[in-house]
Amino acid sequence: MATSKEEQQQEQTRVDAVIEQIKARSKQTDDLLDKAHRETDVIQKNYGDNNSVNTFEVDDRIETNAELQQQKQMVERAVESEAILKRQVGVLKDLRNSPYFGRIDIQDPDEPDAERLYIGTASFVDDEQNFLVYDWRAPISSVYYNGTLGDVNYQTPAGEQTTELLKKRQFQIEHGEIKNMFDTNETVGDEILQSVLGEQNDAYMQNIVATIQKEQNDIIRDTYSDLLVVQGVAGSGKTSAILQRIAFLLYHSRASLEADQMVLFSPNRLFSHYISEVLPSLGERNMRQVTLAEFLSARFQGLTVESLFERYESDRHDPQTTPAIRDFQEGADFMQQVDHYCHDLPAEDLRFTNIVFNGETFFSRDEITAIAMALPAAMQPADRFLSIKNTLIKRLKRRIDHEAQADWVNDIIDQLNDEAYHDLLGDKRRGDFQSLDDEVFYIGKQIVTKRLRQVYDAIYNGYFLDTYEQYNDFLGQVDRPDTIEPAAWRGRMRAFRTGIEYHNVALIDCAPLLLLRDILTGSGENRRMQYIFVDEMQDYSLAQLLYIKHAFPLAKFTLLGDSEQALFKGIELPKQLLERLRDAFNVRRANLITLNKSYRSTMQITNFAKALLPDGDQIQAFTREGALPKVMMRYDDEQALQGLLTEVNHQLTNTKTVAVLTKDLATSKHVYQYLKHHTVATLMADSDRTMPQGVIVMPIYLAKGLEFDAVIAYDVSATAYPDEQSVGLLYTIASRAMHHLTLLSIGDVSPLILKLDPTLFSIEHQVRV
Ligand SMILES: Nc1ncnc2c1ncn2[C@@H]1O[C@H](COP(=O)(O)OP(=O)(O)OP(=O)(O)O)[C@@H](O)[C@H]1O
Repeated sequence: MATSKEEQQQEQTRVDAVIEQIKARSKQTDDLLDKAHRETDVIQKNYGDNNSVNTFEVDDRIETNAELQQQKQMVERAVESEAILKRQVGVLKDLRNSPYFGRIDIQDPDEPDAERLYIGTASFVDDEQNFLVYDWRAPISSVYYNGTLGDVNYQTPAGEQTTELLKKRQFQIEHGEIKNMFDTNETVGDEILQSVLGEQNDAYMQNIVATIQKEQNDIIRDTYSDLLVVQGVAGSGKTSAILQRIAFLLYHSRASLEADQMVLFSPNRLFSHYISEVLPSLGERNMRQVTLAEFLSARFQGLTVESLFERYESDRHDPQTTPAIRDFQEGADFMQQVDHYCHDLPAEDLRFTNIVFNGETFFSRDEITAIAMALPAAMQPADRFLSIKNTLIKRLKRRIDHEAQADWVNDIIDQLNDEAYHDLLGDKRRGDFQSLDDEVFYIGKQIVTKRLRQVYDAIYNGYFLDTYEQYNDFLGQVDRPDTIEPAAWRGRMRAFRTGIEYHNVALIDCAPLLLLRDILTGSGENRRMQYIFVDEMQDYSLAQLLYIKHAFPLAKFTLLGDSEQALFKGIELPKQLLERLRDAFNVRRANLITLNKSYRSTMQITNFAKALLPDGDQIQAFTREGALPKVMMRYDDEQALQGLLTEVNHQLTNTKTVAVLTKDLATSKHVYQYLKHHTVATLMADSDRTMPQGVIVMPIYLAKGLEFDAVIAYDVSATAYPDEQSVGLLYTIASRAMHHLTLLSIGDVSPLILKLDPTLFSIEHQVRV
């Protein structure tokens, strides 16, 4: 509902007054920051000077160490306080531009007067401790997002509260001026949302704090569930909601939660960059981000891990596994079998390997097996492994003691100069020893220990267990479903072994192999992480999700995805998925939230995209008008490329970025080869972290989670998208477009488009001569 001029004037007067106070606070904070910066400089300089003191004299060195530790902590504290002030300066700068976006008038049951509260990206309290602006994450602010006028409830740390919501007002304030202002009964009225969405562009994702919708708010403020699953259609704000959720959780658990105790699994590196500004714009630090490929590679040092994209590309020409094998190996049962195998494995079946030093066996496999077999059979695998390690380290120490008196060691000691001798003494002083013999023995041990470091590391890192051999043994005895032919399984096992010989591991083996290694060696768990978020979860196998759960045993999980955008496998209903996950994750508090409204694209684009889906009816388009998607028909490759260039140039007159999306890398390369001779274009690669403006070409899997002003789908012919199998691909491409969508077909258009209601798109035919 529009508001009167007079009301607008009154609100503007308040905006001006608040901004004045913010400006005064900004000035004070700037001064504090300057001061803090000077202090950090001094401390850092001091630290630098001390750090380079001559540490030759042993006694000096010990003292210097303690002093340096203290100074290092001082530097860290100074840097941290400066960082906090810097963040405050940033927050105040944003508030100066737009101090708030909402107002609620509430009447508490036991208060005589109604209260008027303003809500913004951060709190602002005046010198008399009056809240001029409430943080959007404060308990009372949830009324703004959730409630319609009348009695409303909201959660506080002290329990549920009730109040009466009398008025809800939205503002769009820019550069201190109220641009728009509405009273509304809805969550956030369409007027403001339309204006925000119409202006969006694709360089960086924006925060949505001013226009969060009710269902999105449920995701953001859920502090109850151990497993929160969000099934949301393309463009429904899943990613936006996770980022807001992270900001909310950081606020909610400020005392016990740090940004680096949350990990977001993102679909690709471009995406990581694209969303990198959202949390800083809310005054928060970014969480950790990792792609699945990065996560797995870090755990398989020395092996090349197949990426999802590589598998997708190779599957198109030469599938490495049958669907039955894939279903089996990627499921929960397979992971459970790994678990049982590890827990039931008798010591004599552990696949140990010799620890070799200088080409000779230092500890033999038989010796290690004998150690394992002497342990109680009922021991947990991780305890058993630790015991073996400890025994080996004890034996290593004994050998060091023995070796310390060998002639070769004495020869080295005789030739040591003073400096080297002092270095070997380390923290000890000469007077610490009872006799010179003791001192020489000590030095000898130091020399041998250094020499045998490799052996120690091998024991410490558990290299004496050949986990690949062990996994191969597991594969050999696993209980397989009848759908898998014995010959196919033998082929699979052979492929695993050959891969390892060449230092490669297939994606399908990663999760079970890591689980096996972790259980048998008691490693791999990170108990510090409190929250894990997985975006585009439809691209993860259940086995992978279970491994992630195993790796972060104390974390709460938020999994977000869209089963319709499954590029790499079939579609599954959200309810079924939740049940499967709940069982597999073994959690009590699981929650499913479904988002059906799509905000990214114009109504015309969303209507086109949803019609591609067999069950797209549930998707609601947001009413933002634009042109109909255009299908361009061309009849040979050359004409198609020329048509593409014309369209690219046409789109560039409207927008800054045009994305040419293809189904695979080969087509992207082909298109790029042509375009680069006629315009400035960039071919995006898996390793890219940033995206230039202009024309960008990429296969759809690299565009996951991203959005573009204009999208041109290159070659939507019947050859490229022949049947229902390709629906996910085509839908994902179409739903990347915010404002303009063009689909170019070489020859007959895909039956998936042909069957659509012709009013959903326009058609441009090539004139045939
Ligand atoms: N409440 C909102 N207010 C303003 N903009 C919104 C809102 N919700 C979503 N959007 C916008 O809609 C677009 C799509 O959001 P987002 O990328 O979070 O969706 P998604 O569900 O993760 O999409 P996909 O699955 O297709 O990758 C973004 O531009 C986002 O800023």
